[in-house]
Amino acid sequence: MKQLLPFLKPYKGQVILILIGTLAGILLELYLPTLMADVVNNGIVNGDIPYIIQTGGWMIACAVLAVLLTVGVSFLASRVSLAFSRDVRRELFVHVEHFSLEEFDKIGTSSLITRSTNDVKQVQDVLNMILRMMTRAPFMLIGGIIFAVSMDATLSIVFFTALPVLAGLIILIARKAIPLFGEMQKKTDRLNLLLRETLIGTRVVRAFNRVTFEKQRFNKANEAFRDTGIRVGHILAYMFPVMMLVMNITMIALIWFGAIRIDAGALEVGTLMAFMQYGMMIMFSLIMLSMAFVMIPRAQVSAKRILEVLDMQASIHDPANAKQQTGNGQIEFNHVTFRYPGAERPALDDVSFVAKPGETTAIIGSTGAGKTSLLHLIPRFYDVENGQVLIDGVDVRDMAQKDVRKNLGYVPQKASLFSGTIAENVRFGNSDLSDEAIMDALETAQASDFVKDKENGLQADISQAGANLSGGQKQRLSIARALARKPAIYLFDDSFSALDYKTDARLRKALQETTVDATILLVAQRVSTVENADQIIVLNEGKVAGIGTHQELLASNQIYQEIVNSQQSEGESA
Ligand SMILES: Nc1ncnc2c1ncn2[C@@H]1O[C@H](COP(=O)(O)OP(=O)(O)OP(=O)(O)O)[C@@H](O)[C@H]1O
Repeated sequence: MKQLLPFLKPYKGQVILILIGTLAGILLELYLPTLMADVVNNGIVNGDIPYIIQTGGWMIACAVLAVLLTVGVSFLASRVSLAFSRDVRRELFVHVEHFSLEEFDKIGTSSLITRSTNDVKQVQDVLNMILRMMTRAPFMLIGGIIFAVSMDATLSIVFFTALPVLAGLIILIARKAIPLFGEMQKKTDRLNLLLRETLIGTRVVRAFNRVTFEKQRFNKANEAFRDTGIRVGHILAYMFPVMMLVMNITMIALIWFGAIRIDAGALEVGTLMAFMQYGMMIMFSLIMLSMAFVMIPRAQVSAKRILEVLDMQASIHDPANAKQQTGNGQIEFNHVTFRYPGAERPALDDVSFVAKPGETTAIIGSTGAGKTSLLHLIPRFYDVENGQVLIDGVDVRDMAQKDVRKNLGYVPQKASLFSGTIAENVRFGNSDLSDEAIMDALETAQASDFVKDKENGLQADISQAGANLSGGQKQRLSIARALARKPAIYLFDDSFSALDYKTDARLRKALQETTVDATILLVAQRVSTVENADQIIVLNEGKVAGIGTHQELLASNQIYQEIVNSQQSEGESA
């Protein structure tokens, strides 16, 4: 947790105020039993009413001030802990935004969500508790001991006997509970993962009648979470009564030995009453500290998970002296080999080709051939293992990622839309883009008709992830978003797969007319989508199996022939 302390730096002033407020409040609280002893010993015993009223008045004033200070401290503590958690969440978000896909793969999206929400909340709660209560406990413990010992050193032996017993209990409980906290957070991750998968895939789950199966899978994870929660709860449930037992036994011992000392004339009644109050304070401060022993390790588990993310350095960096690309967007793969972390076989093996501006380069191959992986190397979602990816002769690793990406119009395999209006989705942060430019892009993407049909046209709402659109509509909006940027390079990752043949053909024709000078890289499964490309790259198990035009490959490339034949027979049988 210590490493998260820099996040408290902006609130140093408020933390100091909290400490001062706590200390002042504790001093007032510690003074109360002494005043009470005076009221009993000097006022009640002597029947001195004015003394009782005067000292009682002081007691009321001290108590009111102590309450006001406690309220102020609680208010400030909540403010500081909420501001702290907001800052940590913001830092996590910004940090994760710089991750390459490799880091996303490593931690997992669900775990990243849990870490940014649930884990941050755990740390926030403990910080709030530390600021409100834990700062009180040491002051109260030390102050209580000083006041008690100064009142009656002999009777204080009772506390010092109880302290090791309490300390032993705290250590025992902490040792049992701490391992369970890590388990709880892992199980929260699992719950989030299942929820996410099932909710996103709800249509598939229903269509395959997997509702019962998914229910059972979720119940299992839910119950595992509950069981660990109950185990933690059991341990904590024992803690408080056991502590209270030790505390009450100590109180009985105090009354017992105190009475003996009063009988012997060594102690006054008021002093014993005050002593017992100090005893309560000492015990309560120990209980508070024991809660810290339990809560802090729990937050430590969460802090560790947060720091794991914050300490994880993105494997892809901008170079110190970034170069600028100056040409028209020619892409060259020069003996590129790429492997996913931990994979035995490279996803791309010695791939070389040149994609020229003004030309369409299509990539075709069976599933898993490496087509998407190839496209992902251009925006530097991943970096090559060997070889080079060059844009206008400049290695993408020598350019700032922002500069590489500003030249690209990327359309992913699975259209990714955001909640907002159609215009916002096409504009996507580019506020200079006029409505006319958006309509032009939609026109080329063959999306203008369905947008015009919408009641609010460009201002029609898109629900989360585009749930209120068809697959083809989502794809076309995703294409329009790329077109609206008017980039030098287009990367289409199987982006026409959800379109019918007619729309696919119309779209490619419109693209040809509007993207005349651009470099187009187009991944596709359908031969009809690629056959008019200037060059077609046939990928097979990560290797280039052939490059040429449709006619050339048809004449000489066996794998291409097989793909064409398989699609023809599919067409015939359909
Ligand atoms: N994030 C990843 N981590 C590890 N391996 C991956 C990852 N993504 C893809 N792969 C593997 O890399 C290989 C190439 O995958 P890729 O997605 O590039 O194929 P593809 O040709 O685009 O397939 P498809 O046509 O089905 O989309 C496959 O063997 C796949 O299992």
